[in-house]
Amino acid sequence: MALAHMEFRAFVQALKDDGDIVEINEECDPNLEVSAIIRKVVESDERAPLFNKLKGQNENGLWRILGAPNSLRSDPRHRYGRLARHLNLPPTSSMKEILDKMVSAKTTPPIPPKIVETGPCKEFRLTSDQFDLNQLPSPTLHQADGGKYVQTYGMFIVRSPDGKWTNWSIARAMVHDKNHLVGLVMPPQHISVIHRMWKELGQDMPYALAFGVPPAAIMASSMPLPDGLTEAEYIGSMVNSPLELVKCETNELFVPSTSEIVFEGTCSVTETAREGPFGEMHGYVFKGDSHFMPVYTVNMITHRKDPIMPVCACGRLTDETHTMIGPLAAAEIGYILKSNGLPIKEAFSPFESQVTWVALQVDTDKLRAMKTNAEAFCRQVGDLIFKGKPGSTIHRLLLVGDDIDVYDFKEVIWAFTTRCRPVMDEYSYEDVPGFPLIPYMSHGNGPTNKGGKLVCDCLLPVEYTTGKNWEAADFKESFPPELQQKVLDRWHSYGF
Ligand SMILES: Cc1cc2c3c(c1C)C(C)(C)C[C@@H](CCc1ccccc1)N3c1c(nc(O)[nH]c1=O)N2C[C@H](O)[C@H](O)[C@H](O)COP(=O)(O)O
Ligand SMILES: [K+]
Repeated sequence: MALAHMEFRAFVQALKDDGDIVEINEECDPNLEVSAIIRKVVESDERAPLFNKLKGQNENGLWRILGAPNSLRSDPRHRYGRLARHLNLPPTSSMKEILDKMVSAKTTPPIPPKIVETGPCKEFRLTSDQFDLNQLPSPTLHQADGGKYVQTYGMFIVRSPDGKWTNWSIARAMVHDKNHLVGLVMPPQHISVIHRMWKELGQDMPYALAFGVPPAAIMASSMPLPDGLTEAEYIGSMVNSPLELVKCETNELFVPSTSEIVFEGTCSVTETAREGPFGEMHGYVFKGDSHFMPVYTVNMITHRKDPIMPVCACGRLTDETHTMIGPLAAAEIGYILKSNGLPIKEAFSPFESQVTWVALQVDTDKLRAMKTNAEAFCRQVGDLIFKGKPGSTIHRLLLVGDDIDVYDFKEVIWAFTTRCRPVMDEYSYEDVPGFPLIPYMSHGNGPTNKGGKLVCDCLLPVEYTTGKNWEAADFKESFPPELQQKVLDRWHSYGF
């Protein structure tokens, strides 16, 4: 068996070995029942549900469902265990270790994938007359959704017409009819950039949609890596071994050979259909809120025996849209700021901000050496991030000092509420792209896809000049170290 980060089925086995899976063998209904169970799981950081028996499963087991593939574990010592298993890291890994791993391949040479003749994803082939996406267990995830969102944790594979750039990404898609999907294709996402290249050529865009891909691949698919970068070779470098890809049956694209399920086809550059509404990552479904989006034709399905379809039943905290989209964008944002010479040490997107914020820990010694001022520094950070793609889903950047652990929201919100004077210490950005999926944008008072962003300076003025001139009124900072140690040593004998 391959390693968990390199093959989805090995990943599921690793979760089983961790005691992190509940196998449900009684038949469940993909119409809401499956998603209700997943929702209850992710709202309580429960073990991931593996649905082995679903209404609509065909004679070769197409398909089972793994819910909550990358959500949180309730044991704080293994909080991010499922994310760690995606990257071959110990389940006790911190979010910092996980995100550092995701940016590690920025400084190592790419390792191109290896093309293999065939693989487990080719065990069964169904031509378009042999399947009906409405009969297969495509799940309805929220009762107000506009359709069955079969695609929430699969990987879209699309390639620029000149063949130079192959992009891997997660983008949602719902069943349109027996052989068609309709999916969200929105700027500035790379799938939208490449779709527009094909549109300019007047040719439909070939695509593959691979479900149950190597977990390391799905992590990179959810990360806003630079334009033109081919995820396959970035991931190869990150895991230090070539990914094995096999050619699609009906187009020139390549998919991970161990994928559980592969849809192949073309995405129309002319035909659109209503897409949505969908219970989205910020926790809302607005009834009847649908938009016209491109139609994907599914020409063929290939799959393994008894394949597993991973499903993200997204919405309120805490699911894959929170554990992945925000933190992975933060990792890219932190890397961009550091590589532009700014004194940033850590970057994280707090779940409690519904991953609309990124907190940036500033190295204030280096900041003071810059002899800069708050306005200049905040504008430097905001201009670099809010005018670029990686910051597109983020509406607040919080600058905090060395004493604040950005991975701990209690720390972040303490700095924000006590060191950032509302309005005066906030620098607004109205003339930059906004994230139209946030409710105050899509259903708010202003333009839906422009502005509404802030850089919040949570550094006190002294941190720019002479440095921290306070002590925190807490156990850690307001008592001599030897007294702290004495209290800790005697804690139980006191009677606690
Ligand atoms: C982990 C995850 C990620 C996404 C999405 C999902 C999950 C589970 C859902 C459950 C499918 C929900 C939805 C969230 C909506 C969203 C849109 C745009 C940006 C972020 C989120 N979704 C994306 C969606 N992006 C869309 O364009 N389109 C989508 O539908 N993402 C985020 C997306 O994968 C990341 O932004 C990647 O950086 C995209 O890769 P790229 O930078 O273009 O090479
Ligand atoms: K990506």
